[in-house]
Amino acid sequence: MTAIRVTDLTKTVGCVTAVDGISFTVEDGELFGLLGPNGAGKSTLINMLVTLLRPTSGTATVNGHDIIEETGAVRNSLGIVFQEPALDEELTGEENLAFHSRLYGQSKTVRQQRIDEILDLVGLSEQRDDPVGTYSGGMKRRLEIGRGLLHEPAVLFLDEPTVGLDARTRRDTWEYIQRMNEETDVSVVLTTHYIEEAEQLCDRVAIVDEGRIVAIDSPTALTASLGGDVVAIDVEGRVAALATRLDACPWVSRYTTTDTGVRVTVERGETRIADLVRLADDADVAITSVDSHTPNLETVFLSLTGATLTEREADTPASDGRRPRDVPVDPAETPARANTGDGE
Ligand SMILES: Nc1ncnc2c1ncn2[C@@H]1O[C@H](COP(=O)(O)OP(=O)(O)OP(=O)(O)O)[C@@H](O)[C@H]1O
Repeated sequence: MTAIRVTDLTKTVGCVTAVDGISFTVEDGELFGLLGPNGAGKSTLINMLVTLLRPTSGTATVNGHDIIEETGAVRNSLGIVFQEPALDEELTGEENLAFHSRLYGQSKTVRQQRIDEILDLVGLSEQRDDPVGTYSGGMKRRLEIGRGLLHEPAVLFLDEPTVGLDARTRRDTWEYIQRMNEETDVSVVLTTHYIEEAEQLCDRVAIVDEGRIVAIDSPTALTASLGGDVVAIDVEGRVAALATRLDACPWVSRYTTTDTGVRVTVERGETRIADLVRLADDADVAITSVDSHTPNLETVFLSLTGATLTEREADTPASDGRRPRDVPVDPAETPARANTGDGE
């Protein structure tokens, strides 16, 4: 079954089109990623899917329920972990979960059983009686992810699940997310601006830029679509002379010129370096450096948008100049958060 179906969803805020006619589906049990720079529209999209924001136009269903007509059923079908932590630091891990369980009206027996299962799943059984204030950043994130699963939702939304965590804790958290996805069959939709997170975790990735999906596929298929490795060659002037030679090469998938040289896409780049050096020699062009690398999702993003994720983040302030996270959402459009899994 299809866990999420999004059709032409659009959200305009003032004169900014934060989400611009987005369509995609997420299948049951899939780990689906929305990858894009800050300000791409990922949070706005998720906020519409969890019924916190009303779309300007378009439709979507979560677990078969319409996000506009059946908000209650949608909220009961999902769990959500927001970017900003929302745990009570004075309560213990178990008490935080128990509080959330009561919000969902779970019976005492179910509550105890689910809390035990969840603490085991996120590796916090031994720390269940410790105040959350004593937990590390990674433990808090895991507890939040567990809390989002407490009521056994069909879909779990994770908005930038590892932002603010150090590299090692980030990797640990990926393992827990993967394990949780495998062991519970829950469909997961996560937003991220970390390339490696999308590559390591997601079955499929939608690359989002300026409110639109520019590509959608498995990480492997997305990188394969570029047609091979990228060999970057810097030269002393005469870039055009080298480009002329590349034009005549049947084994070059494509190339682009830069101020200092060329970026050549070829299959199995390492094996073609000698050929490329020979080509430059023949054209009497002096090489200053050669670098071959296998493309990743950053390369895909670059080839689709003409900028890296980091460059995009540097030039996407809010309409009034503030970063997206600082922009308050109109409270009139923000219904109560009960039953969305954000708990307290
Ligand atoms: N309430 C609002 N008022 C004005 N502009 C908004 C509002 N909400 C979102 N935007 C704009 O819509 C665009 C998308 O923002 P959004 O927060 O969805 O991006 P994002 O990809 O989730 O980034 P982040 O991870 O930083 O939240 C941004 O350019 C932002 O300026």
